[in-house]
Amino acid sequence: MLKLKDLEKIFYKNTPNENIALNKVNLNVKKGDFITIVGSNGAGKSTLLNSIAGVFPVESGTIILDKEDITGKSEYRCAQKIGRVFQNPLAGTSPEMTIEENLSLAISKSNNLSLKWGLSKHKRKVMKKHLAKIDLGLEERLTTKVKLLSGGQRQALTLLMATVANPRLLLLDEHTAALDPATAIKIKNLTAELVNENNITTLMITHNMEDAIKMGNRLIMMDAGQIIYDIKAEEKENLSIEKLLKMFEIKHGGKFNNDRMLLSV
Ligand SMILES: Nc1ncnc2c1ncn2[C@@H]1O[C@H](COP(=O)(O)OP(=O)(O)OP(=O)(O)O)[C@@H](O)[C@H]1O
Repeated sequence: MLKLKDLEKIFYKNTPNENIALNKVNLNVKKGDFITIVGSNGAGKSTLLNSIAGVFPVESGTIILDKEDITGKSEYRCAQKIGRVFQNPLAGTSPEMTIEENLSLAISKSNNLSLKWGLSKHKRKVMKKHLAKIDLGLEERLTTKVKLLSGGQRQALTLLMATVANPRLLLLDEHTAALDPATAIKIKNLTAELVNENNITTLMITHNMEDAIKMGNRLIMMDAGQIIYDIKAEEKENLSIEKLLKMFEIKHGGKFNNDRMLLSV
């Protein structure tokens, strides 16, 4: 359902600071795949997700989503098909808008409806049902401004907004990294629930090796702008952090250099 062919992203091209962030990346993602992405610092993980989401144009290669060539499409156009959650809990919601306005916007985005739809009685009921799923009592606070929520509550709402829109693809970029440990666990569980329930094809960058192994059905490891391992199903189930680090050393010829990942082991 998602096909990346020879994807290349170069920052500062033709300057002394030229930096090949994606070096002819190829990836075939099947519908319903939940892929965790790990890699050393500067390996190109965020660049990969940003390229797919249309944040910036790529130098060459193609991005096909559900048979549609989305290479070079704007971030705005891509956002109609792709849900995203970032590390910063403040990034995915509008602080001055209420919970119901934020959620309503997300739902209308997927259905091409106007914002008004969300304000009818029936629609409020639908939104309450969605909010009840995240189990934070937000269904009773529909008219609360989002800026009054905690980081964890906001991230849960962002995740719900990204999945309720029925995206063809969900991109998660270290979306629990800025939360306290207990809240991070809640959001991870919620992620697994929402993704499984809706069978959403998902790419998730994480700095937590244990999560990368436990979550999803496939794991890719990146290094120097390339995918150096693509580990599926059974092989993934038998992985350990030690094994994964060893595998990295074999391909890379040196120790894994992602401090945050190693600290969170
Ligand atoms: N917007 C940008 N402008 C210029 N250079 C960039 C930009 N985004 C990323 N880079 C560079 O591209 C390379 C890959 O960065 P990227 O953020 O994709 O790595 P990453 O694997 O996500 O790393 P980390 O785990 O440290 O977040 C790095 O050398 C980075 O400095």
